[in-house]
Amino acid sequence: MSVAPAATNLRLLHISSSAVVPRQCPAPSSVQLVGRSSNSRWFKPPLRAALQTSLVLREEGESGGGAATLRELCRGHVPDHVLSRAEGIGYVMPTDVQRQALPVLLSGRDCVIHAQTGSGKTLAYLLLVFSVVKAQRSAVQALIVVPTRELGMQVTKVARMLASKAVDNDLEEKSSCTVMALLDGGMLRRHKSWLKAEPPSVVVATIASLCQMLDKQIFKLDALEALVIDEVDFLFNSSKQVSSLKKILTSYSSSSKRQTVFASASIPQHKRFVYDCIQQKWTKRDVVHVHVNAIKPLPSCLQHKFVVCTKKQKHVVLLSLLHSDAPKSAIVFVGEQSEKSKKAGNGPSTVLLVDFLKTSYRGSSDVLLLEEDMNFNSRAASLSELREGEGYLLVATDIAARGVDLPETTHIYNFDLPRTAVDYLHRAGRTGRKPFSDEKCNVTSIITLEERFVLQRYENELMFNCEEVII
Ligand SMILES: Nc1ncnc2c1ncn2[C@@H]1O[C@H](COP(=O)(O)OP(=O)(O)OP(=O)(O)O)[C@@H](O)[C@H]1O
Repeated sequence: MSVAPAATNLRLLHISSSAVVPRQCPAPSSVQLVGRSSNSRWFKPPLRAALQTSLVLREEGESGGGAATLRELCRGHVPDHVLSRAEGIGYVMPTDVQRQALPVLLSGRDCVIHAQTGSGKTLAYLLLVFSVVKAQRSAVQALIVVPTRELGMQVTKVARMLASKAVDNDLEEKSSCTVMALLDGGMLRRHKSWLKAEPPSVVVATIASLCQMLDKQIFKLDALEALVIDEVDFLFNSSKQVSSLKKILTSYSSSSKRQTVFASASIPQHKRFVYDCIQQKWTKRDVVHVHVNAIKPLPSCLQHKFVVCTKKQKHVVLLSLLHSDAPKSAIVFVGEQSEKSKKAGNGPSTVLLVDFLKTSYRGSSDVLLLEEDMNFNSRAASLSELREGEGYLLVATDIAARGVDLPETTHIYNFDLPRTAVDYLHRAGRTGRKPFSDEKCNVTSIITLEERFVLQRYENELMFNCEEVII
């Protein structure tokens, strides 16, 4: 099957035994069939067989970009009022991942959406969700699973914005989809009565709260049309959540009766992951792995720097960087407090750093804190202050590193180096979140001499270069 020459350098690396590109949807304008993957010989027969039933759509290099608008991509699938709401928010042209993933998603295929941070994966799967749910059906038809309450609140807000209808009569009001946030720390009692009385069309949930409801059969997933697992690698990596996640994928609902979508900016050993999806029946056999910018896991607008100093000098070095950069909005990531420091009776390093900045930092931004140890209301208050305020200086642990969307953030500071390259990718990805902007954004790590080789390892793994800053 040959298709238009690639406007994008998109290469189809594995061909499915059933069809090269989902029949029900026009091939993405830039799909270029290159035949069976040359690297399938790397895999032992069972893995090779499994992979050959899946599709990998991969965009290598800058895309020429099709001219189709989001409305044109979604026509006939997504309700008109949802597309009008999206255009009203400013979502007119699709980002690369939306241009590549939507034809696959809207064809009904299971999909692994693998694309850079800040590239618009959320809108891609929400448009799929609104293409399958029917407001008139009184049942949960779409479930979006997220790792944190903060990300859940953010996804719910966008979903409700897209779902809301311009009400010109009562009938209209009743027919718009309802979206429920079932998140850790929420009032589950209130949710129970809501779920029983009039089940919402869409549920956005964290795993613990969701399983609490499913175990008690407060609601079921029999009518599920779409299951989305956002930040999928994080959830599979979490020892506390992975068994519940697998129950959701295989016992509370079946991949044969629903469309399954996984999304993340990082899917380590993604070929192995797709193989496991098929073998474990988390998805159907013809799952499509949409991998955008496979060669550049980090957004190209990011500029990476580092400063070498001793641990004792870190606070002063950060202050000096803040005064010289004068960031409008910045996030300072701090590592978790060590057990040794806790045993020594020291206060949390986050709180100590906030106190230091409040007394020493001369910038205009408020200094705010976001970390796991805070109660949910304080965490929500911090986030809403961030979104309303002019500029901000947020001190946070890695709870703010996954999915949280603060597009005005221009500077990221690693006060403590992240533990893994994946953590580096997600922390850095809290900036550079304006898909069509060329604005350069900064990621600066404050490291000791002994940590230089660790940062070098991250540079090699994520293919970026870090420039030393001499203070
Ligand atoms: N088509 C679009 N046009 C303009 N802006 C968009 C479009 N799609 C998404 N955005 C904006 O891009 C930003 C990033 O989107 P989103 O949070 O979905 O990224 P993501 O890929 O999920 O990132 P992460 O991997 O960090 O979760 C958001 O501020 C969103 O409003």
